[in-house]
This record gives sequence, C-alpha cells and structure tokens, in this order.
Amino acid sequence: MKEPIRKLDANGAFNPPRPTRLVVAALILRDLPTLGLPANAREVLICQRKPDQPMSLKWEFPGGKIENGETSEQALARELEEELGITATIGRQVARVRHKYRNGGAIDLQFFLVDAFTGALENRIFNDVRWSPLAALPTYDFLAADLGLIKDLSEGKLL
Ligand SMILES: Nc1nc2c([nH]c(=O)n2[C@@H]2O[C@H](COP(=O)(O)OP(=O)(O)OP(=O)(O)O)[C@@H](O)[C@H]2O)c(=O)[nH]1
Repeated sequence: MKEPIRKLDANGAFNPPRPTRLVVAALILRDLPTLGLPANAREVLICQRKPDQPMSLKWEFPGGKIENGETSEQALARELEEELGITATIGRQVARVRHKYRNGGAIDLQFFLVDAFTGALENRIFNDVRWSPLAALPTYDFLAADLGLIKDLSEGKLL
C-alpha cells in the first residue's frame, strides 16, 4: 500500500496533526467613573502568561480549554473561578477566531462578554493581571490569535 504524504518539520521528523483545541475567553469590562467618555475608554481585564509557560509573558484574556461535556459558558465560568476566584455572569459571544500556531496547534477561540461578577478578583495563576482601557490594548504584546480582536476593541468596534 502507498504511504500517505506526510509533512515533516524542520528536523525531518513527522509530527501527527494535533486536534483543534476549543478555547473560551472572557472580556471582563468595567466602566470608568468619568461620564461622557467614548466607548473605547472603558476598561477590560487582561492577563500575562508566566515566564515558564509556552508563549511566555504574552498577554491574553482569562479563559481556557472547554472540557468534555461542558458548554462554552460553563467552561468559561469554571476557568474564571479557577484563575481569578470570581463567579461571573457570562454574556453574549462577541467574536470567534480560528488560528493555527506555528508549533502545529490549531485553536478555535470564542470570546464572551462579562459585565458582572461577584467575589474579590484575585490573581491565582498569572504573571500579572491589569485593567487596560480598550484604546490602550495595542500597547500590550498579545497572543497572535487575539490581534484582530485587539484592533477592533481599541477602535471602539464590536461592543
Ligand atoms: N485563555 C486564553 N487562551 C488563549 C487566548 N488566545 C489564545 O491564542 N489562547 C490559547 O488558547 C489556549 C488556552 O489553553 P489553556 O489556557 O487552557 O492552557 P495553556 O495555555 O496552559 O496551554 P496547554 O494546556 O495547551 O499547554 C492556549 O494555547 C492559549 O495560548 C486568550 O486570549 N485567552
């Protein structure tokens, strides 16, 4: 029987394709106290990956992989509890992105709005957690899959 054509990596090794990872992430928003500001003056919570993680020190939105049997909303609520210690009300989905990272991993990433949560926000796993005005998002070094969304949010689109 003929061998299928296989894509080799730079070292000539065969790496079987990895399944697409289903990921959910949250846009946790808060209003600035001053009235009369444009929409992109609102702030969103952003998180920085640790130095020892893959794609170290990149910024991302809190969230993670959907586990078997979970809806997207359930997965996101669980991740926000685990990562930040909050109980969040998951709102509407604002964007969905499919992205292929160069290490061969593909992700399907859904972003949901969160405009209410209870509990004291706590950094449990990240290098840093900050509130950023939407307009300032492009100044942070975000994961590649997030860049289209970052541009739209900073220009006052989507929300
Ligand atoms: N939470 C989150 N993950 C994102 C974003 N953008 C993006 O590409 N991702 C990718 O989606 C995956 C989320 O997985 P995860 O948070 O559960 O786990 P992880 O980074 O420890 O990766 P791993 O378990 O595959 O090693 C990561 O590969 C991450 O790089 C984002 O804005 N938020």
